[in-house]
Amino acid sequence: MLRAMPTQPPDTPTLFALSTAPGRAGVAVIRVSGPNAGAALCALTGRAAPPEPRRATRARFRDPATGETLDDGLVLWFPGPASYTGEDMAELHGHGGRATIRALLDALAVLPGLTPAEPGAFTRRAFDAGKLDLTAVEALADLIDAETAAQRRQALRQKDGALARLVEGWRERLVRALAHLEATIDFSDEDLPETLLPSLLDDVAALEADIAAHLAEPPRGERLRDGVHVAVLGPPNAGKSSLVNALARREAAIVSAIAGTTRDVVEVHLDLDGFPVVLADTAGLRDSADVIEQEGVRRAHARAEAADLRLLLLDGGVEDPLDPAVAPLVADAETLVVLNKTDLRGAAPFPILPGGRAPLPLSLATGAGLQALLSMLTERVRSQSETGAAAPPALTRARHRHALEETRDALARAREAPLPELVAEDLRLAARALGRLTGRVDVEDLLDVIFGDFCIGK
Ligand SMILES: Nc1nc2c(c(=O)[nH]1)N(C=O)[C@@H](CNc1ccc(C(=O)N[C@@H](CCC(=O)O)C(=O)O)cc1)CN2
Ligand SMILES: Nc1nc2c(ncn2[C@@H]2O[C@H](COP(=O)(O)OP(=O)(O)OP(=O)(O)O)[C@@H](O)[C@H]2O)c(=O)[nH]1
Ligand SMILES: [Mg+2]
Repeated sequence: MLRAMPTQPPDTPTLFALSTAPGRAGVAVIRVSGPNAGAALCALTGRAAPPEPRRATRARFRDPATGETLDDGLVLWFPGPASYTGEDMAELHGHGGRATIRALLDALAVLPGLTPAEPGAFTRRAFDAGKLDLTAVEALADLIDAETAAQRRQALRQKDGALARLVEGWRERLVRALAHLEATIDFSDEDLPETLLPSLLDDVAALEADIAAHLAEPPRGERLRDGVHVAVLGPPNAGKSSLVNALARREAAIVSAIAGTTRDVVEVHLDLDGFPVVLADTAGLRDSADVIEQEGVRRAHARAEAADLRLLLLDGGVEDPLDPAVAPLVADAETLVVLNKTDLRGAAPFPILPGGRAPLPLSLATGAGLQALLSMLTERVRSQSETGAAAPPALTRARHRHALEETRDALARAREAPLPELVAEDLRLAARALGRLTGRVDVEDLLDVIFGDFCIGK
């Protein structure tokens, strides 16, 4: 449910900006939004009135001051409120050359009431007009930033309101409970059913459980938005940098036969079957007298700690690859353990991992095992970030998580509160926290609706 469009003050500036990427391109789109958008369209095209709404119309753009032809293009007219921003909007589609874009923007800048738009200003107006809620605004930003197919799907789903509908559904349950409770408080002389408060607290408990269950899901949406962080760890010289380069298909990190080559964390970004990954190459884990290497090892441990997935690369070129420095990683059943340099191993047996597991064999020298490792890594990354199309929409930002945690905590307090008035206060806090998620903070509208059919005093 969206808010009614507020009436704008008469001196609201009309915004304009290049909406396509700056620089050379086939076509450039300039958007104009606000009360003078129609007048600006007419001034630049020499038309007496804007063309038919939402139909591309051929136009010759002229400098209104000199009459000089600036470009030959198309115009589109979106009269408010049925436009992206809810205001009158015009689009000028010109040729995407720097000089053309500059000429059109300069011509717009001198028109009365027109102001260059700040980043996000059109979407801000769309939000203020109630066209988009905050989760849709965030999704739009994610859609523009999406680099992989799975990111694009998640952003589009959120833009289309999947998360907003989930949150609104919770909020309506909450406001309904609150409305009933307020009725018991305000009309306590009237004969409301005795059972109202307990049944209401049951509803609150059910809502709290639903929100807690959603919070308990792994943070797949955030991982898909930010990329699954994979740390490549292991003893020096195991071939960690060689592996990172092989996966990145470029020489991102220095490789050498000298143990202790990598000191800093080197990050590369991968797209594994549509799922974004941030792969970190790290310093080989060992005790070292070299202070720079010590710092590298400290950073490697910090990465290991922060990563969503740890890949331990063992050196198959040494007799006992299970170095004590990597024992904690080996002990963790979640670590993906890989034995590299199998080409050097000859008949030496593979190390056995705890639980009888075997490491994945790999030779970066011959390429043997690289495909199998890539498939396994892709599956691990997918299982960490994929939400099925049928699953409830994922939370995609820490902000969503914090708002839901605040809601859950307020609901838990409400259930323990000793007086109906205090229960109501906690429910109001919970509703406000949920409202902040979508940007709807006022509850009065819904209270009115619900009170309207409550049949009190009859
Ligand atoms: N040229 C162009 N391409 C574009 C956009 C744009 O603004 N201009 N978009 C910009 O993001 C996206 C399309 N999104 C849009 C969303 C809403 C409306 C719009 O006019 N909405 C009216 C309803 C119009 C109707 O369907 O009758 C409304 O919401 O009231 C237009 C574009 C992607 N491509
Ligand atoms: N024979 C053989 N040599 C390999 C293989 N993989 C990597 N190497 C070599 O092993 C040496 C070390 O490789 P790096 O990738 O630099 O190893 P690293 O684990 O990053 O080492 P540090 O950064 O020092 O911790 C290089 O000379 C590589 O060419 C392999 O599968 N077989
Ligand atoms: Mg290295």
